[in-house]
Amino acid sequence: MTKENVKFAISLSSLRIIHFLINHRIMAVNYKDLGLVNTREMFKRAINGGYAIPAFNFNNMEQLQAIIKASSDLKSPVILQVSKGARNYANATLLRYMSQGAVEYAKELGCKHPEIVVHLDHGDSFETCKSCVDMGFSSVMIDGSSLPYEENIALTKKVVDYAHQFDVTVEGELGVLAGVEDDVVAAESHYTKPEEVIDFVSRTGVDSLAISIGTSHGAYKFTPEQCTRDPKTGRLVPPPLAFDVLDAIMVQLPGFPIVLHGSSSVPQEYVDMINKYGGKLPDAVGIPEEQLRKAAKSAVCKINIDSDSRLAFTAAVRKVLAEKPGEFDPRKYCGPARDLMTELYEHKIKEVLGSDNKLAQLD
Ligand SMILES: O=C(CO)COP(=O)(O)O
Ligand SMILES: O=C[C@H](O)COP(=O)(O)O
Ligand SMILES: [Zn+2]
Ligand SMILES: [Zn+2]
Repeated sequence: MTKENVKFAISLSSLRIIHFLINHRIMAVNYKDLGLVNTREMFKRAINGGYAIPAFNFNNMEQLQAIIKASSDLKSPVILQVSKGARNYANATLLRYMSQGAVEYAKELGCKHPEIVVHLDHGDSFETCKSCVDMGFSSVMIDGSSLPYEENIALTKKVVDYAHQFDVTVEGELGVLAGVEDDVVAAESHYTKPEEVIDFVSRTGVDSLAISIGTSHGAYKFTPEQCTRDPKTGRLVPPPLAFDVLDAIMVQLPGFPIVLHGSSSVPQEYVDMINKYGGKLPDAVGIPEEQLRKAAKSAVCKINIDSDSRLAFTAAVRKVLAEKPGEFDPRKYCGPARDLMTELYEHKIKEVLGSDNKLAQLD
């Protein structure tokens, strides 16, 4: 065995040991020690106050900086959302330390009592959820929505039973969103059945419920055939969300926290910018913001936004690279991307979700 091989074997076994220690909770971290909070109190306040908490996905430093800057400056509680893809892209350990750093950064920005949740988005197995709980996440989603009903209940309950031991809150999902969801391609959405929600919530013990009422993931939420066209602008106008289904769910579960996934509005200005500077996003369409405003006033207390941030980032990067083809310092195009995302997050918080100035302690 060469010296290099020995070194490699040692580092591999120390990684295995660390994973063993985390898995057996010998080295596990609790979110409270990282300065994070779970969703319980903030959801209660959001429902009573008629606003929604932003759940922004992040995969990199610039997105995280922009989210923390916008939420701290506007004194908004915020949910930092990490998908399985984000964990694979950015490394789970790095993400954990970045999230911990986010609390310190918010304080540096002058927000004395930040309320930051680190949440697993679309957890697909008990093991992924457990790993996040053990690594200091304060909230996890277990997405069993593509499973048969009873299997969804069994898996969700297993995650709840584990997470609640550490006061980590859990989001479950009933109903299937249209479009590409995780690895599942649903040709059409299956709205949440209001007659199932009481049974699901009481048997699983979830803290919040993601529902399907016509939203979907990505920048193409509706086909042109599903939309009408605005005669003045020629732009696509999507069909309204199924607020009747939301109302029926709220009758079954009064005051229970409801979550909307797939809630990017796909701002036309970003799509136009991307297309102008060499991109190709024909007929991209999202959820109109007035529908999100309406939802935020109801029991919908968490609204998930990822694609809009991706669009803002891409639009800003394309603009810089198109206008300055000689630029090769990533700070010169990631910086403007960060600024545009900060603007986007501020707009969502203040003008759409209404979560500004809603920290429990505003001093
Ligand atoms: O639901 C989401 C993350 O879980 C994000 O939805 P968008 O693709 O509409 O941003
Ligand atoms: O719901 C999906 C989120 O937008 C996360 O997307 P991702 O799985 O590509 O990270
Ligand atoms: Zn789902
Ligand atoms: Zn989602």
